[in-house]
Amino acid sequence: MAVNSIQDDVAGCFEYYADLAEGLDAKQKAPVSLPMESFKSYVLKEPIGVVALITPWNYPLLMATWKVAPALAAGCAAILKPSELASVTCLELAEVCREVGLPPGVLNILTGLGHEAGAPLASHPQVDKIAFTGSSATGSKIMTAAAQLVKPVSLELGGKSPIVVFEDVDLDKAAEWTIFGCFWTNGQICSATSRLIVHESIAAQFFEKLVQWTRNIKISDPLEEGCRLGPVVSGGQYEKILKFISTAKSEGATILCGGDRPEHLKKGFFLEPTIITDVTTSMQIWREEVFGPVLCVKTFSTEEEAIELANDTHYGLGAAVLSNDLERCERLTKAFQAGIVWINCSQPCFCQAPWGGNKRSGFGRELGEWGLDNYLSVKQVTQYISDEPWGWYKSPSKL
Ligand SMILES: NC(=O)c1ccc[n+]([C@@H]2O[C@H](COP(=O)([O-])OP(=O)(O)OC[C@H]3O[C@@H](n4cnc5c(N)ncnc54)[C@H](O)[C@@H]3O)[C@@H](O)[C@H]2O)c1
Ligand SMILES: NCCCC=O
Repeated sequence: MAVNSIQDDVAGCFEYYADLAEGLDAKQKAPVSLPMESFKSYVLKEPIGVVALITPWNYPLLMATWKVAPALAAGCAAILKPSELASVTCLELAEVCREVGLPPGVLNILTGLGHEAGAPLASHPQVDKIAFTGSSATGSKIMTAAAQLVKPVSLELGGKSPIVVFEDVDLDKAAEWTIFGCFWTNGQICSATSRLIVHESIAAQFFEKLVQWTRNIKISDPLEEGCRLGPVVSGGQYEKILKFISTAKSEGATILCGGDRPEHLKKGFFLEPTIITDVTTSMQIWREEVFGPVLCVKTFSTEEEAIELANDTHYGLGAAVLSNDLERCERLTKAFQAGIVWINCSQPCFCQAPWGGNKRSGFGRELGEWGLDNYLSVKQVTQYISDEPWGWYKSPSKL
């Protein structure tokens, strides 16, 4: 499927950073212009040292690659701590690195539970930097641990991203992007656009389209041809998502479609993609990250109201706007409090473009040149180039 090549391009990401690493030497000694002729100055970018890379269970290989490729390209030694729920692909990655001749000790994989393996790694005095991807709650703990040794951190955390749909869209195209933005890989994406904010004048028709598109999603064993939605990752996650849905119902929301186990799948952690309406901004379903196939919906009447609803979250990872009015899209792009904005789409991402969030979605950027900077420290070098003595202690001083 074409989508895999824009999303899961592990090899492409390694190639991209290998190319950037080649250019790194040329970029060394980047001159700094100074206001005094007797000095010249330049900047050296150097590997930050030993880096701890702590990653989540979703997209386990891709999330590891987003850190391992730039860290190695920058010249760091890395310790990768994958999620205890999804370690095997990362062990395979290490095997591939060994096969292609990476020297022993440059990439190390540390498997184990968060509190047993991740926490000691984060607070280890010989770790010079922590690059973390995971939940905001764990991110906060990592930051606390790093603060004890004044260690730099970059944090890629959760989200509750909005998708704003205006009245001038093609309803089918918009419906497809809306359900893809939330249900793709079961909503187990940090940037899932899981809050739909739709113009009230098209809401009724748009809901019909969404339900039609959603009912056409093939839910099955992922190895089955045509599967577009598989099981969620674990029993714990399955129960957590069902609890979100039941809480939404008890708080007065309406389940427009889904909300349960698909009838044809009696076993496994399968859930119907779910759309929830009659949502208020104080409800849990509006405020908290589900990390499952659950879309919640609100309507708006003015652009200002749409922006206010979009930014009504502690998170700030992604945001999407669907409209044929590109000036309006630009206004929303500027107004969104988010690190990633999609216009007339949701979710595509490329390893050349920066990735990361604001607010409680974290800080720092992965991917692109920004991803390399995560693993480099900047050294200023200033040289005295005049033949004259410095002359500070001579009177009158030249300064
Ligand atoms: N912003 C992004 O790019 C991005 C990408 C993918 C996932 N995520 C987020 O990740 C979350 C889902 O992943 P998860 O459930 O694996 O997250 P999590 O926070 O539970 O775990 C992430 C990693 O941290 C480790 N860990 C747990 N406690 C720790 C501690 N005290 N010290 C050190 N390490 C510890 C875990 O073992 C795991 O390896 C969601 O919130 C999702 O939005 C964000
Ligand atoms: N497209 C990959 C997004 C990873 C976040 O969960």
